[in-house]
Amino acid sequence: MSAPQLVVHRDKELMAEAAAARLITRIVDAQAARGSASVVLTGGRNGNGLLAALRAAPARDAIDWSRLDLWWGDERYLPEGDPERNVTQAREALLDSVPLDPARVHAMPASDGPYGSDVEAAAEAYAAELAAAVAPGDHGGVPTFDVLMLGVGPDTHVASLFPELPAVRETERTVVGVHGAPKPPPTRISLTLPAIRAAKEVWLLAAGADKAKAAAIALSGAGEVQAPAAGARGRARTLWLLDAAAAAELPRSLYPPASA
Ligand SMILES: O=C1O[C@H](COP(=O)(O)O)[C@@H](O)[C@H](O)[C@H]1O
Repeated sequence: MSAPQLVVHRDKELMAEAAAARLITRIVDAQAARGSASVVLTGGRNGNGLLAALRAAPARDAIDWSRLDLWWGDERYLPEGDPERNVTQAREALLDSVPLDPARVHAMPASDGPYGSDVEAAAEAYAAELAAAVAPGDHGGVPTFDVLMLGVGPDTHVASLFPELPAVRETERTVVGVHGAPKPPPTRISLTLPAIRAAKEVWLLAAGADKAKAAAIALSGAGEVQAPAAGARGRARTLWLLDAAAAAELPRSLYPPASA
């Protein structure tokens, strides 16, 4: 697993634009090397900000959208089309504006789908969909994700792995149902830390003053059960993309503020 690297941008708009440019490059490079690319999307303000910036970037046309697999790190277990679902927000921010292959858009199940209120069955189904995409050389029961993005919550949660809840302790399964999440809605589906750690690159997005404590805690040696963001690492790269407000409480050894 790779050690975290930090990139701090002036503000959240610039962070979203720079991250979108970085993502375009990663996708184009992967498509040139292997013919396709695989990206895991995150929900939340920073993830959606990145997708909106990608939609506005003229260089988005460098991506062959038909050869891109999209997966999700987590989903709020709500009916299809609910405005709070991560996939609904992603469609609005970007996905409805680009020529994706619908068969390669791997949304997590909805609560009005075939699994009804059985979120465990829904999580198992998503794990099976991931397993079916595994190719020789992939790791841990999931396909090789070129980039897996995670918004960092103010409480250090990533995906729907919240501090101290059972999902963050999972060591075997790649996808789990989450019950009793402290952030609504309480019922969710999430990739687990082992699935996250199978990605080549893990990018943690943190912009805004409300993320400053979370970033400082996760980057100061906290344990992953208490601070799930601390456990999110990529095999080749772990990249924290922050704005100055989210970086404001980092230890000076990691990021000395300009005024210090
Ligand atoms: O509920 C969720 O929250 C996190 C963080 O969201 P933010 O708005 O505080 O940036 C997000 O990463 C996750 O995907 C989502 O389901």
